[in-house]
Amino acid sequence: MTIPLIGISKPILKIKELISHVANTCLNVLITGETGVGKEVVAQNLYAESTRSSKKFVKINCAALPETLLESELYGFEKGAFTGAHKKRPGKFQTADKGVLFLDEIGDMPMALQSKMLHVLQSGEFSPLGSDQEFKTDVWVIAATNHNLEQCMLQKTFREDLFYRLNIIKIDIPPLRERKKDIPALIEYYFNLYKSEYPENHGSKPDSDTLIKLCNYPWPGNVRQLQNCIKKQMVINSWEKIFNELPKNNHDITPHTLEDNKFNADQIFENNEFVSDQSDIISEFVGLPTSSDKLFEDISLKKIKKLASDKVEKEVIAFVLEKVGWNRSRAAKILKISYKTLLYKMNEFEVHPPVK
Ligand SMILES: Nc1ncnc2c1ncn2[C@@H]1O[C@H](COP(=O)(O)OP(=O)(O)OP(=O)(O)O)[C@@H](O)[C@H]1O
Repeated sequence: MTIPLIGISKPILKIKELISHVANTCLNVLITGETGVGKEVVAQNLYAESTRSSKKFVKINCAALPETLLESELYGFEKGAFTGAHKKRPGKFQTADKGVLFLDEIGDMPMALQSKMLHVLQSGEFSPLGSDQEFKTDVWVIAATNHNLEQCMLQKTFREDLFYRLNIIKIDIPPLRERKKDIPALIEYYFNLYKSEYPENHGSKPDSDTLIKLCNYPWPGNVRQLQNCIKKQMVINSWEKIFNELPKNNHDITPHTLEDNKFNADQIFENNEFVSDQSDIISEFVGLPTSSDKLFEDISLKKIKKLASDKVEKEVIAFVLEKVGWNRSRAAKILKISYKTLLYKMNEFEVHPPVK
């Protein structure tokens, strides 16, 4: 089953659009992004939308196998090609014929295999190990990596010619912390998915405060990490525990990146849909409910007027008091209220002079 590409952030919407344009061209695609961002999901979606979807999607992880094994997996081998080759076996290029070959972790492919790969991509021909025969193959190659291949080329660990062959269409998936808008949608999707898969588990969805916390967490393991948290929540049903157990120090995340993307409760998460562009005022005074029923329960104009005017009063009183060196009589005069009222309000709003 192909997992749909969940998300409503601009980068994900752009990627969805790109998928629909590229799917039937079968131009080589290079998908980049940190681990767990969804590179394989994008590859699967490209395949599912293409005319090749009735053929095979064959995946090979170029980082997981030693060089000789990777070579035999890719191209296959003849009987007796090496010790232990008791009978011939087709390789991934043959199995994926007319379909898709997904080369995961291409940045980890050994140099010696990169030249052979380039030859196959240019000619569409390959020979299994131990064979003189050339086979023709017609595969759509989609490659993925979490390495910076430009950097690898400078360090001479990745061939430039192969890079340009693979990088005809480039899809870069930003880390989850740079597209926080996708987090509530992903939570909703995986929550429903796991609920139908494990009906005996009863974890609850995050409330508004937890949702904001989850949105502001940097997710170094990206969607995979978020997904694991949701699975765990389905079993232990304690967002607090889950949140406390999340690793808090991630050296890759600069304060700058976090600040730029801080989720300030400006989206309402509801049945996998958002009402976005909500102002900070609404977020502050109405809150971030998890369902539309709750939203309407919580709105009382009278209550909101009181909350808003209290907030403004508190700020103005504190500002004036600070300006007059906490001289209450002067502040009361400036604010045109009695001394007694000022004391009452200072007490109510907990406005106190700084402790010396
Ligand atoms: N946009 C998305 N919508 C739905 N599921 C997603 C999305 N992105 C990632 N996932 C899920 O997160 C998990 C990790 O995704 P995937 O394996 O595609 O990441 P990756 O970038 O290929 O990771 P790696 O580099 O470690 O191989 C998968 O279970 C996948 O289903």
